[in-house]
Amino acid sequence: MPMDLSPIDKAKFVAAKRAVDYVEDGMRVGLGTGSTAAWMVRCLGEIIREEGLNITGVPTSSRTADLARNVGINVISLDEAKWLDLTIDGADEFDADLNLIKGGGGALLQEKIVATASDRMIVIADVAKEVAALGAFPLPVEVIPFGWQTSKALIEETLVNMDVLGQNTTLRMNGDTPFVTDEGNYILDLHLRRISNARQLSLVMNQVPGVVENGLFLDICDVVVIGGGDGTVEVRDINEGTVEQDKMDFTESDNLFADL
Ligand SMILES: O=C(CO)[C@H](O)[C@H](O)COP(=O)(O)O
Repeated sequence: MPMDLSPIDKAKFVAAKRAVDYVEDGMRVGLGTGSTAAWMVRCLGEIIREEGLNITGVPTSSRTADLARNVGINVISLDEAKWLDLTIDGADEFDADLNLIKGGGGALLQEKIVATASDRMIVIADVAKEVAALGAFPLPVEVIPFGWQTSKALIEETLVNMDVLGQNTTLRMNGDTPFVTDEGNYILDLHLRRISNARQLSLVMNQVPGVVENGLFLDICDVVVIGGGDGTVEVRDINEGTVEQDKMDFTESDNLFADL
């Protein structure tokens, strides 16, 4: 662990490092997408190298697949794995019930399928991701490119009918062109400010023609591992009802990730 990392990267690192403690020999593990998940993939590669574990990874994006292969993780598709023991992924927001907004990195569709196909989902996050109510982070909704403007108009009309705050919807861009997901779709970001009925919103969004999936992950996450920039780690298990706190010592770390 390089000592010159920013506090936010230290937070992501300690959350990731603690989460890979849940990985056991022989497991099939869903590999999330995003900067926090990238730390987890690196940590997993490290324990595979050091402890000789037999771990198979199912990545949730082409980015994660590339990184996983680079760090020596055996990568297979979800269809090859069929079912997973565990998925570890980041999140854009989580609330007290461990409901999430995901998709800030544009991989929500594969992330949701992989997490849902897992016995357990662990979210790794820095402390800033915890919210009292979901919705300050724009809700990503993946739509097919055909007729996306119609889907956008239908979403906006639906939000007005539902009396949802802040109905501003934007097409995610990548420079001058629309951002395209691994599945060839577009993403609409819904600027809602506060989501008061996530379950209803999720159901209604997925009924709009052209919508493939939305970034609300409800009743999917089992455990959240929250990292702090000072090395503190909190693990909350929603099923067990337990909260554990720990502190990781940065001085014990080395430069294992410097070559990546
Ligand atoms: O959902 C995601 C990607 O689709 C990410 O997990 C989410 O955006 C968090 O990313 P980061 O760890 O970089 O903050």
